[in-house]
This record gives sequence, C-alpha cells and structure tokens, in this order.
Amino acid sequence: MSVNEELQQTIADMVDGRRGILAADESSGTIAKRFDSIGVESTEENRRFYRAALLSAEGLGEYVSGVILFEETLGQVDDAGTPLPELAAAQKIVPGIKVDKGKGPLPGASGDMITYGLDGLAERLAGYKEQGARFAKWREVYPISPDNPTRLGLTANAEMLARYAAVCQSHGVVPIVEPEVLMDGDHSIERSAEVNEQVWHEVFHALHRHGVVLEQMLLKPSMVTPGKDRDPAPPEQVAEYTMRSLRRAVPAAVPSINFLSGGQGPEEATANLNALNQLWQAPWQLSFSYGRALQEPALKAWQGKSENRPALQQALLKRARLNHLAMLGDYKESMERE
Ligand SMILES: O=P(O)(O)OC[C@H]1O[C@](O)(COP(=O)(O)O)[C@@H](O)[C@@H]1O
Repeated sequence: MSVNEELQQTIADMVDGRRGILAADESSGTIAKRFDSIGVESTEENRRFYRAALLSAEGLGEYVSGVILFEETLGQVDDAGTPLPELAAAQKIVPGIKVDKGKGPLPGASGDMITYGLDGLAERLAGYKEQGARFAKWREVYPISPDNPTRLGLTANAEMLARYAAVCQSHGVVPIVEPEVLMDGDHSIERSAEVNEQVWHEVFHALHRHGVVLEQMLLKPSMVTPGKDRDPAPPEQVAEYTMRSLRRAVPAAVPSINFLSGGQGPEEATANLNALNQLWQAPWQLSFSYGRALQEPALKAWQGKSENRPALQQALLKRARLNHLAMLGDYKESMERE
C-alpha cells in the first residue's frame, strides 16, 4: 500500500458517522492521578489489567472506531498473551499512539506552554507502526488568562502541531491534531469562543504552510464552554458557540472533529455532543475522543478489584453507547437511568 492509500484506509476505518475514539493514553503522571482517585496504585500490572479490560469489553467496536494508547500499552499483552493493540483491532478498533512527550513553559511567553517530542519522531513512528499503531496524537495546551494565550503562544504551538502532523503523514500515520484550550479559570463562554477561534485559525494556517493534507487528519479540539469556576452553560449554548467558532476557522475538508472532554462530567460531555449533532448539518463528522468522560464510571466500577472487571466493562460500554447515540443526535437524559 502507498502512504496515501494507508492514510485513506485509516480515515475510512475511523470515520463512519457512528463511532468515536477512546482516549486511553494517559501518561504515567495522569494515570497515577486517575488510579489515586479510587485508591489504586499505578503499577505496570494494574495499568495492564485495567487497559486490557477496557479494550476487551465485548461490543466496544460498535461504538468506538479508534483507541489512543500510551507507549507502554502498545507493548503489553493480555492474560492470554495477545498484544493489547491486537485486542483492539480484533473489535475493528484502530490502535493509535500518543507521540508527544509532555509539556512545559514556553520561554518568552509567560503563562503559555509548549509540548516536547519532535526530535526522533520519524524513527519512533516506524517502531510504533510495527507494533500496530495506524494513527498518532499530539496535544498542545493553551491556558486562558487575561494575557494568555499570547501571540507567540498561538504561533509556536500551531507550528509544533503542524510539524508533527506533516511527519506523521509522510510515514502513513494519520495525525490527530489536538489543541486543548483549558477550561481552568473563571472566563466567560465568549472569551472561550474568542480564544478557541484564534487557536484554530492559527493551527490551520500552520497546517496549510506545512502541506498537511486536511482530508487525512482528525481534529481534537475543546468545546467552547465557560471556565470551570463558573456554572456550566446549557448544552444548546455550548453547541451554538462551539459550532459558530468551528465554522469560522475549520475547513470543511477535515473529515471529523473528535472533541476532548477536558474536565466536563461524563453526562455533560454526552449532552453537549448530542446538542452539537442536533444543531444543524455540519460539514464534518462531530464525534468524541474522550478520556475522562468515557473512563470515569469504569474506574469507579473497577475499584482495583479483578472481580469487578465485568462491571468496569459494562460502565465503559454504557458511556460509549450513549456517546454513539449523541453522534446521531438521539441521546436523551432519561437514558442515563435505563
Ligand atoms: O496529560 P496527559 O497524560 O498527556 O493526557 C491528557 C489526556 O487528555 C486527553 O488528550 C483528553 O482527555 P480528556 O477527554 O480526559 O480531556 C487524553 O487523550 C489524554 O489522555
């Protein structure tokens, strides 16, 4: 298969109008925090058990077309010795890999951040492909304050995303481009709309400069919401603001927009996705790439006990199914209690 055919096949396997992405790529620090919330130690064995349980939940492939894995998971096997990426592929879930190496302050742009990991990326991708990964993900993070993001923050982060995406495409790996505008703070929904629009505009300008093929990438943005210190906005309002900003800044050539959950509660993230899909015909598929919003109930059901594996899987399947219904605009709050 040519590189172009590989990219096209991966997009076709991941974008079908009814399924989204499970983000299970928490880095070591983040997964330790998540496990800590249920009093479980983050050992390699616990991470393996938990992630193998997620990927082998029977029927997950009905609602999920891709899973983002952390490097460690790509090399792990289940109790029967099956590599975890193969477990996913067996359910028609395309395995992918987080390739960024975390973030730190951006010098010269106080309050802004920048993500590391471009050096050696091409070589790493070749190895990940051998382990089964067909797409990659890279996250840039933008805090909102009265002064942030700065102009330098906007351009530097966009440049990183574009360089990463171009390297991925040249190796036949579909890039997920994730500019995450953080919910932290007490900013208004209007301010969030303004920042997200600036971010997306700058990102697509950079993608264009670097010759990234928009038809062969996925966008993973934040939804436009008020800051976490304020009351959440109703789903219809989140949908209106998000859609307005997306239409202004994201070219129609992008096949799918898979939102991150970014600290929204599981039910909130589903209701917002549903409202977005009820609003009006969008040029892109509007889907999910949730981490916390898919996994929180599964983690709670598990509690680190192997006998709770079926409950963990049922909790994941429920959220995956409801988010699939939200993609169709068919989700109702009453379904939460069914
Ligand atoms: O900070 P980390 O460990 O790299 O990961 C952050 C997480 O944020 C995400 O990008 C989105 O997850 P959420 O839906 O929980 O916001 C995940 O893909 C990733 O696991």
